[in-house]
Amino acid sequence: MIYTCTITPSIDYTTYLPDFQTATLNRSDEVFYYPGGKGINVSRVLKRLDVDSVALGFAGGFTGNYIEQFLEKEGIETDFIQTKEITRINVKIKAQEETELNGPGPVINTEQQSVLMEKIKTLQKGDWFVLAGSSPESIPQSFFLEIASICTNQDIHFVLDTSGPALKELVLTQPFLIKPNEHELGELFDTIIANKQEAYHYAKRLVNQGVQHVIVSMGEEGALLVTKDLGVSAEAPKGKVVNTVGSGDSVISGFIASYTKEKDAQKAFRYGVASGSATAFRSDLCEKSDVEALLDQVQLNPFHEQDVTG
Ligand SMILES: Nc1ncnc2c1ncn2[C@@H]1O[C@H](COP(=O)(O)OP(=O)(O)O)[C@@H](O)[C@H]1O
Ligand SMILES: O=P(O)(O)OC[C@H]1O[C@](O)(COP(=O)(O)O)[C@@H](O)[C@@H]1O
Repeated sequence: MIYTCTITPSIDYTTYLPDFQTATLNRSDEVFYYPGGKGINVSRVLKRLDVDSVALGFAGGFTGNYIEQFLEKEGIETDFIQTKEITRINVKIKAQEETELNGPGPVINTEQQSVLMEKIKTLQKGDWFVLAGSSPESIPQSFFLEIASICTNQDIHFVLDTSGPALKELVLTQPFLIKPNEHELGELFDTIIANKQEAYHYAKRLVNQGVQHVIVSMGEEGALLVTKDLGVSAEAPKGKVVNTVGSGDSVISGFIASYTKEKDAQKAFRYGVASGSATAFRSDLCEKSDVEALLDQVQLNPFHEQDVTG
């Protein structure tokens, strides 16, 4: 089974208007209330790609209930631990540019942490555990390191899409897949990544530290896949961008959906990039038919060490 874990879910209050100005009243044309948070998006896209998963994490209040009910209606199994705090609402403004305002995560006490840990201890060999999204300061680093060690000892595919200090230590635990965007990859090495050559260089360093598959997503420029044996660059398909929120999460879903069937990292990477772009071209997350329609447009090219300048 595939388990996604969103420590800090959200409702993504997504609003469209032609022109957004600060320090004045704006009125929007249309609003949507999508359940969000990175693991939740991964589960939602997996479902659209005909793959079942269980969404774990923490949720509370009327927003938490909304998210649970929304996912259940979509046929996604949820197993959230209740928080006293209301799950955050993240604001996504789609105007001449995309502006985002993400709220802070909840305080998760040690009892709630233990409940999650007990659930993780029931995972079986061959399962997938996708830890995605930001984590609040109330959870110590040792908690995530324990999760990583459970995954290693039980042969569970550990997928990481988190940011900040948690990621820095977790990349040393030999995860199966990590998917930073170029900014998150730069943060890991206290640098700024300007192009694919530099992204390749730092992704390779992660592989040398033991990460099994690194996908660096780079928005409209596409993405890079780096493993011990592979360096592949993907060009993103061209299309009309509607809402890029969830594109990165969709790359992970596409990769997992394909990899679990074909065990081929390069094919899975192509499917992941097509899924990311298919989501960018929609208001909500992509559908399977969108992904398959884009698949042939994802050009893959080998990317070698000699291309590295940085
Ligand atoms: N403007 C765009 N045009 C086409 N594809 C896009 C665009 N923005 C994102 N994508 C697709 O979504 C993937 C993930 O996007 P990215 O912005 O890098 O992730 P994140 O949401 O994690 O920051 C990219 O690799 C690409 O395939
Ligand atoms: O946990 P964070 O880092 O605040 O991110 C949460 C936000 O990221 C999202 O999961 C989207 O992520 P991506 O655009 O990176 O795929 C939103 O649904 C959510 O509002």
